[in-house]
Amino acid sequence: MSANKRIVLSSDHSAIDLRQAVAKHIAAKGYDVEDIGPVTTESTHYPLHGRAAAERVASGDCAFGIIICGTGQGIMMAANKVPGIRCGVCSDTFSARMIRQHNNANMLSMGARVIAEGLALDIVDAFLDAPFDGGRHAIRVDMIEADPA
Ligand SMILES: O=C(CO)[C@H](O)[C@H](O)COP(=O)(O)O
Repeated sequence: MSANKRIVLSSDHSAIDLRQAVAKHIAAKGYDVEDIGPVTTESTHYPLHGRAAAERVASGDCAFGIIICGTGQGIMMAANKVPGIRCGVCSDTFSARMIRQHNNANMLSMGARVIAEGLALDIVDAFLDAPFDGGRHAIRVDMIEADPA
């Protein structure tokens, strides 16, 4: 974990409860939580929330971002449009660990309509606790970052 322990959270309307559970969980682990909402279950548009969180990470103000929509897919797609963001959707702890160790992911996406809260919190732990392995993986991550598309 870097010295920056600030983590941005966002979601769409489908994931308010899970996002709040994640906020409580990571605050208890000692992270500085920046929860940028939304706060109500009124229908909203996940691209707005994925981009907003991604911009907080891309700016360097937040070390990591955790974003949640119904499937985790749409909000992940929106986040990955922001240069410098590497976000993966995870529904298992192995993948959550590997997107840190091999892909140096700086954002985690989850689906509130896909996984239950207990698993989601384990996935968050796996993501936040795993360091980037570097080495051959750094070459590949650099290739992703060098690709202008
Ligand atoms: O999973 C999502 C995007 O990938 C959204 O949460 C989902 O599409 C929202 O659907 P609805 O407006 O029917 O609640």
